[in-house]
Amino acid sequence: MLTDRLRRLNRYREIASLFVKYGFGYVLEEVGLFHVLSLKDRITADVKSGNTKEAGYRIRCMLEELGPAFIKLGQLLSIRSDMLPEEIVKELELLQDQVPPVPVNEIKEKLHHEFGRPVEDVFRFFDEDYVAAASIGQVHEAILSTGESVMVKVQRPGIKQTVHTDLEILRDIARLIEQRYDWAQYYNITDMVEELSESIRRELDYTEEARNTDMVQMQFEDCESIKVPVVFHEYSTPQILTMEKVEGIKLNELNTIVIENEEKRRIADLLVSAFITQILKEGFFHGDPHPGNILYNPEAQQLIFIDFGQVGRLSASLRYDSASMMMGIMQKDTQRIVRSIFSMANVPSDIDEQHFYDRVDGIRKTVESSSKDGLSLGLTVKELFTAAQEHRIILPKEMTMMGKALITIEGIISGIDSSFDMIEFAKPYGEQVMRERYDPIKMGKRLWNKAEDLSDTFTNIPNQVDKVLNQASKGDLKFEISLSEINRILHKFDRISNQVSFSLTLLAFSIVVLGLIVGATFGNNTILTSVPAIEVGFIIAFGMFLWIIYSILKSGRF
Ligand SMILES: Nc1ncnc2c1ncn2[C@@H]1O[C@H](COP(=O)(O)OP(=O)(O)OP(=O)(O)O)[C@@H](O)[C@H]1O
Repeated sequence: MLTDRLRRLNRYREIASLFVKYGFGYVLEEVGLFHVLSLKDRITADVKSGNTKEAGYRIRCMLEELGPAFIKLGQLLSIRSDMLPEEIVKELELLQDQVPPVPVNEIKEKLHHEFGRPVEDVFRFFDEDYVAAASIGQVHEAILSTGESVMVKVQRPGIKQTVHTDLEILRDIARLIEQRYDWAQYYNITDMVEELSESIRRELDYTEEARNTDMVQMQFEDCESIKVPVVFHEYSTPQILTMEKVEGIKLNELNTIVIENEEKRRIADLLVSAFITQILKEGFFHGDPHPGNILYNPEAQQLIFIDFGQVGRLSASLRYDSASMMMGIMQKDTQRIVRSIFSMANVPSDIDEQHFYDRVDGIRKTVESSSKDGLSLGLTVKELFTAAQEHRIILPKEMTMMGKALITIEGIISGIDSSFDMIEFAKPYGEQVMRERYDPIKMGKRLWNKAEDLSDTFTNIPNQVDKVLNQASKGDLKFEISLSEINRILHKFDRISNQVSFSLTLLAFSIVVLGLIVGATFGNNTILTSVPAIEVGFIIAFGMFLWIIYSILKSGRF
């Protein structure tokens, strides 16, 4: 316990001094963490810099030096171009996770510990030279006793503990920042850190990566042109991942060999169809499709995907919304694009819908007129998500991951075959998802599920109302509404009173009151059993009626 606290305190100091070293000392000062610094660090503490490019560079250096948890955090944040300035995103994309290798004897010890027997007993051959040394794992080549060539990814010793401690500290810092800054509260950065921590924790569990690899393998089991390495589960643990060794040239090294144009087109074709299938058909896609994670085997004419540490999952409705948004872009239908964004995201109640529509329309037209060699789907999606962010629309992280994956794939394609038209290629897939949505059997299923949800909600209403009234009768009823929430509610009322007539508002209130009465009657409520329910309801409704009249007169809107 004590060692845990000390470890945390030390790590706090290290993190604080790196904040200062890279010019972010003022953040520590503002959140009240300045006291953990030494006097020297305090004096060297920098002031705010208005230069985002330079700040981006400093952030990158700082994250690299802070270690794996922070590097992963930066890499995950690099897909949030909807939230962060472009210059900072560009720097985060450059984050290197090439760290010094772990000595082979430590790797062997780890394998011994995980398998419960020496490496020599597990593998016929284990190459002491590493293939890759990344922030979380180190990859070595090996041969199984059964003769298969494999790649063994071994987690760095102690990495789990380090990342765990760092994530705890990150959570504390996020909480402090949220207490201090309104914007941080608004964007709910503690939740954001929580979400990112969850992704990092998942990457630390190789069982999850093994499962993801299996899933994608199943997606393409009938497709000979696409390959995903087989996982050897009996040689894998949560910290060791043993996979079939695949042979091929990484797509970022494709220019080192001579290939015909026809073959290039085939690669582009395969890559786009694999991705569009994953996103729109399966709703399960490679979350980090950079060209180092995709290989091409010219002999087998196969495209190979590796590294499924990060994957994106789209629910059926998100798949539909994505397809609808893409179709909106392709068919120049602004209304459709706006509708699909509203459907997939969390939209603030006080949004200026017309302003957002105009912004989307502007993006659509600008992208269209500037793209002589064909529209860029990924860039348009990115611009749209940035506009959404400007309007405080919160998108699910899967959507931003999808946007980033599209841009990466388009980037790779333009390097292989610049004449390839991704939009034309994607169209039939989008149309298919849209058609499926209106398939009578699927619609019936969705309606049935909705009806089940509704019936649950209705049967729960009397109990819930009973509970609330019981609490009210005991004086235990508490309302917790934050200031920003009150503002939002007031905005919403404002919008409603602008849009619907006074009588409709009154009707809405009456329905609520009626709901209370019905709930109280069904639930044998303790307060209302002694008083005729209808009379209580009437008194409440009359009180509300007077209040509404008073408010409207006061606002001068009559
Ligand atoms: N199945 C495989 N066959 C051939 N080479 C592989 C295979 N798996 C990994 N490699 C090699 O190892 C490198 C690193 O593997 P991978 O991308 O899975 O690790 P990483 O995700 O970068 O590590 P970390 O999880 O620490 O970020 C790859 O770029 C590739 O060169």
